[in-house]
Amino acid sequence: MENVLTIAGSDSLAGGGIQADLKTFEELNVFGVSALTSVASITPTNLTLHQLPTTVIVDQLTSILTQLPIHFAKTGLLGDLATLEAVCAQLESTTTQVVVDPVLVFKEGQSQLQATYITAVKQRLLPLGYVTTPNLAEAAQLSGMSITNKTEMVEAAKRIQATGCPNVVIKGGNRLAGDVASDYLRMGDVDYWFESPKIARQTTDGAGCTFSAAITAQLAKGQALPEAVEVAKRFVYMGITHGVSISERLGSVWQGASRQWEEETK
Ligand SMILES: Nc1ncnc2c1ncn2[C@@H]1O[C@H](COP(=O)(O)OP(=O)(O)O)[C@@H](O)[C@H]1O
Ligand SMILES: Cc1ncc(COP(=O)(O)O)c(N)n1
Repeated sequence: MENVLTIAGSDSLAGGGIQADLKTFEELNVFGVSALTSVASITPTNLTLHQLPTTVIVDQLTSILTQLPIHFAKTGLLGDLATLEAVCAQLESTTTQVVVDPVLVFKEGQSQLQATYITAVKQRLLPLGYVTTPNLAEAAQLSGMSITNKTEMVEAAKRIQATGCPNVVIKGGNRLAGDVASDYLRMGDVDYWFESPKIARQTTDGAGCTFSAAITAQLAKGQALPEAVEVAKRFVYMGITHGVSISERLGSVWQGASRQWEEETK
């Protein structure tokens, strides 16, 4: 079985973050290991981040990278510039293929990431990525343009590729207007679109984390990127459809939904 690493934060409500990643890895039959960067507490009005000291993050990465073969990793919430730089320094000394989920814009609340952090994502983290998976708002920040339609998604992906990450998936998700949740993969200079109906549920905490974790798991098992994105899209669709409601506004993706559905339809 492949070992797959997630470098991410903890989500107290467990829809997203390291919890989403590890649950997704388990469901998709890879062995998940983790380096925790920060602890996020989500309330109806706020999102608070408690950052772990950089030394603690580096210790976890050293423990993992010196003892296990890690061919694929994903990065999620890194939380601050010092963490981003320390994580990049560790990854730069490996041949690990990295799925970069930039985690700049949360639907769960505001984070306080500074412009210097976004610059570092572009200059240091994205060049290490095999693929990056920004949501629409993150893609706008990384490309420096507003994105309101599919033509702009294509242009933004090209600009993000120019940072050095060869493959880009922009998640239109709920943010792109219309009835369809459209995600766009630009792989080299080839375009792929992945579409599903929009689900009218609030159970989307963790949708992005789950999506990128599923891509990572599928890549680790040897699947090509377009097929991995297709599997991830289906996996997250089931997870939102059967997600766990918390309040009128908030709810978590349930990563066990695909398994349950497959068992029921056997
Ligand atoms: N309401 C929805 N209906 C169907 N799919 C959705 C919905 N919201 C998000 N998705 C899908 O979930 C995945 C994560 O997208 P998104 O929620 O935009 O990311 P993030 O969590 O990073 O903001 C994408 O595949 C997107 O299309
Ligand atoms: C620790 C942490 N990291 C990231 C997210 C974003 O989740 P998503 O964008 O998938 O809803 C989250 N809710 N918690």
